[in-house]
Amino acid sequence: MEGFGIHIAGLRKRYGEGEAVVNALKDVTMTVAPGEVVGLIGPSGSGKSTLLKCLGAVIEPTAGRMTLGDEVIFDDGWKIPDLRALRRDRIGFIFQAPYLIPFLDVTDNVALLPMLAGQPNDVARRRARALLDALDVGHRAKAQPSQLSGGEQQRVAIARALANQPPVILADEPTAPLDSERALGVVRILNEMAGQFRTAIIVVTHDEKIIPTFKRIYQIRDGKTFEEKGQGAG
Ligand SMILES: Nc1ncnc2c1ncn2[C@@H]1O[C@H](COP(=O)(O)OP(=O)(O)OP(=O)(O)O)[C@@H](O)[C@H]1O
Repeated sequence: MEGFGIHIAGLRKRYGEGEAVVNALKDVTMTVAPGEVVGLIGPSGSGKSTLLKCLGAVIEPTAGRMTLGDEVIFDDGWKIPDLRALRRDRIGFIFQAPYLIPFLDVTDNVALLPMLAGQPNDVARRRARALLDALDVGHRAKAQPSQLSGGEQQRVAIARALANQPPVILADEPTAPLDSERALGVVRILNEMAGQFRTAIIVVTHDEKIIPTFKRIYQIRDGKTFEEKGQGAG
């Protein structure tokens, strides 16, 4: 499966034991190409968060296989030793709320992870400014997060997710608090960024405003994935 951004095959996740057992993921198979944005939808309790947590190396799957790029990261057990480095360097997370650090300015919110990963501060800040420019919030680079609108804060959160140029971004309900125009703006940015940085992006969403924008959608029902063609052009 070389060349794919993300490939998941036969993934299973069981929580608990005995009578308390929950088979949250029963058979998940999914592929996202570099540069592609796919939607992941499904009813409450169907396993969406569990899948993102497995892929984000936050919890350990019970069985199956996950590949990032041409590297197998999980095959009935983790295949890479440093999961913290995997999360920090290779996976960007975007959440429903921006979760910016209130006492750092916008630039340092974006530059922090690369700095922690060892990038010189001036290089990390220069790159952060370039990303903020690309996301149309460069003019707010020196502001504190509390001085930004909700849509601006979410764009800063997207810049932060892209700062280490991860091959994978996992977005959990990134547009839920936004109005229609801003929600569609976030999706447009994710598509542009995916194309520009060859990032594979999975967007978990219930948001009816953005579901029609996806070209490909995975439905998850009762722990199993079903691929659907979306209505979207981009
Ligand atoms: N830590 C846990 N221990 C036991 N069961 C869990 C745990 N986390 C989730 N589950 C169960 O696993 C199943 C899938 O949950 P998950 O949170 O992945 O669903 P979801 O699709 O993200 O739901 P929602 O849309 O409501 O957030 C549910 O039945 C849930 O109760």
